[in-house]
Amino acid sequence: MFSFFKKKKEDDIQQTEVQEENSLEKSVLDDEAYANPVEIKDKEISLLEEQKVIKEEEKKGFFSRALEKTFATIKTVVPQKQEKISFEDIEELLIEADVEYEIIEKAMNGLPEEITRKQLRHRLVMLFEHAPKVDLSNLPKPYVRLIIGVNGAGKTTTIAKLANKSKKEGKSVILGAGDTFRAAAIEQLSTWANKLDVPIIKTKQGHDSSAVAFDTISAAIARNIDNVIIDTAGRLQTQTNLNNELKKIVKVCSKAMPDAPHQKLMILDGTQGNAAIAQAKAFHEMIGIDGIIVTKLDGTAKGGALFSISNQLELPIFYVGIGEKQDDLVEFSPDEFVDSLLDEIYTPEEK
Ligand SMILES: Nc1nc2c(ncn2[C@@H]2O[C@H](COP(=O)(O)OP(=O)(O)OP(=O)(O)O)[C@@H](O)[C@H]2O)c(=O)[nH]1
Repeated sequence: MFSFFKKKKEDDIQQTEVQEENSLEKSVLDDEAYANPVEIKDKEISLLEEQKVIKEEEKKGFFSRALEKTFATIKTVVPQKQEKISFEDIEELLIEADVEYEIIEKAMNGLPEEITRKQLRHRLVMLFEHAPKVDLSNLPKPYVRLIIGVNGAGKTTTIAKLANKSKKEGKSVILGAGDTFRAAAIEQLSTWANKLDVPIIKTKQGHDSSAVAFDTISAAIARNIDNVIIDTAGRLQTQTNLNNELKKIVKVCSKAMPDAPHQKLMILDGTQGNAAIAQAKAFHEMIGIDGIIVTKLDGTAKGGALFSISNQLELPIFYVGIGEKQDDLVEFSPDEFVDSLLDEIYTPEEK
């Protein structure tokens, strides 16, 4: 008897659930009669996916354009796209692209005589793996970047490109002309600031560069500015002077704002290939670098050096410079970089 009631109650509950489901279905159907939200949602998703694919293709296009010279060199080794490529050919083309031999050995250790795209892709992407991942969400305000590198590496141009990127993302930005060693460096950065219509803090040549850094951060805090980008000297009378100056700037930044500078970015001239690594190591030892931007990738056949740079320094490459204009800065992605390279030598089926 008791179990009968229990059964009846269960049946009732099931019945109610079915009714509720039906009414839910009905209300969805009713809504569809008006606007068909399911279809609209599907359309929105497919549009977003389409935009994502276009963006990825665009980026891949940028890499391909920037790496034209590197690819031309690679193609002298593998002129026809293939499904599998011999060990020797891969080794040779990586040498031609200026990948250091030690890195090539590391990447290719244990690979078979004939290598598929998938096998090589995995190994090449791995070369970037140990660079620490940087979380760019919830950035402090202002977000302070210190730009470091030798003269001529492309520091000033890259600062302008970063400022331009900030503006395009709707973020306010202020520049600090911290390379007070050379009058030309201050002038050049001011010219860019004018062109981009962004504020700049500067002083006279020979004045204290850490004071510029302090004033720039203080101005950003006072004006509620999102991003601070501070230039530094690439060369002083002696290496010791440079070392002391950079250390002082870092210390003074943290006095203006605790935890600043949030990023110490090393600018490396891509046309120098592997030679840039020694330079970066010297700066890394001085103040510790958080990431790298490789410039002038468009003008070099040494694009393969990106593998060695990231792997040897164990640092992430954030961006690459692919030209002299303010928009010629591309966010670096190991996957896209490796895919652009492999697209040149492998037939597409083997992805
Ligand atoms: N092709 C190409 N040229 C670049 C790129 N980045 C910078 N340059 C050029 O490289 C030269 C040096 O760049 P700067 O930005 O002046 O370099 P810097 O490190 O500030 O050097 P100094 O001004 O000497 O301190 C300039 O002629 C730039 O236009 C790039 O990504 N591609």
